[in-house]
Amino acid sequence: MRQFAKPALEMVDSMRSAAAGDPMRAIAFGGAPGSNSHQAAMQFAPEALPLPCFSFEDALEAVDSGRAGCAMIPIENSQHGRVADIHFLLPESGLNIVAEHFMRITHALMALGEGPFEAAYSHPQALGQSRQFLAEREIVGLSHADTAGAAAFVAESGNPFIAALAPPLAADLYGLKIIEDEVEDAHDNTTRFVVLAKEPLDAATLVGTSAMTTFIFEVKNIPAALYKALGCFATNGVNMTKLESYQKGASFAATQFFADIEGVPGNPRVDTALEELAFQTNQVRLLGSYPQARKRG
Ligand SMILES: O=C(O)C(=O)Cc1ccccc1
Repeated sequence: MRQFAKPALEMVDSMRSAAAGDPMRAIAFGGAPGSNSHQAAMQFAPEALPLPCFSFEDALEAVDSGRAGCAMIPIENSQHGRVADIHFLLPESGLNIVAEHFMRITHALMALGEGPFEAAYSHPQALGQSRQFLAEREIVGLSHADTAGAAAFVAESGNPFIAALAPPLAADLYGLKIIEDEVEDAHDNTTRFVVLAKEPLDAATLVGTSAMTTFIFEVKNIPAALYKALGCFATNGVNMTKLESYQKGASFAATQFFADIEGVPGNPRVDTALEELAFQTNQVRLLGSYPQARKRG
């Protein structure tokens, strides 16, 4: 099994055994203690029991298998865009989005030595969000499963010439020195997370409130397929706040889209738009309706 570096293991084990004692109170996240997802989970649900998992996939599996009541998963970043693979993992998990959470993200360069450093380890999102910083210092970015796990790995290595990019808290947790703080390239760097659970929220309870619905759809392989799909929302006055495309399989002809709209089923305009979308596309699948954590537009 993929495992965290030794300096993280004691904390991971004690969090895992606390979560095992009350799984429905547990919130799973991908990363070692101190990772951004851990901090987002604690901001969102301060009373919950954090359950560290090696990857996002493992965190989703923890919910599916009943080891956690929900999972906190990063989905997109203001600067670096989509979080890799999440848009496949979410639909495949069969879980439902029940909340969203926005968190300002800051990265620190941390190490055992003082530098210069030949490489910095981190999650690809953190490396992408600090691209200019690394380039200016000629530090090679090397990808790791998560930010805090990278800090634990650097601590375990004993190598003073490598560093990690991780939340400042990770330096305390794993005994590293902060070499430089706030190294992200944009100082409004923000990540949107979603919370996933086995049971969906009842959309009817969200009608008339500021709420979002997330869904995927697959367009027909015909001219103007996307135009017609989007027309369903345009003609019904439904605001789409996100749209991303994905290829499904190797034919490069079956395109899937991942979308967010303002509004929920039960709202007549949303119902009509989704009915029309089902007619215009090969497949529509709702991933959840949930309260809006931040006003759009
Ligand atoms: O590795 C982490 O800390 C994560 O939680 C993933 C991540 C990385 C960078 C920004 C937001 C989330």
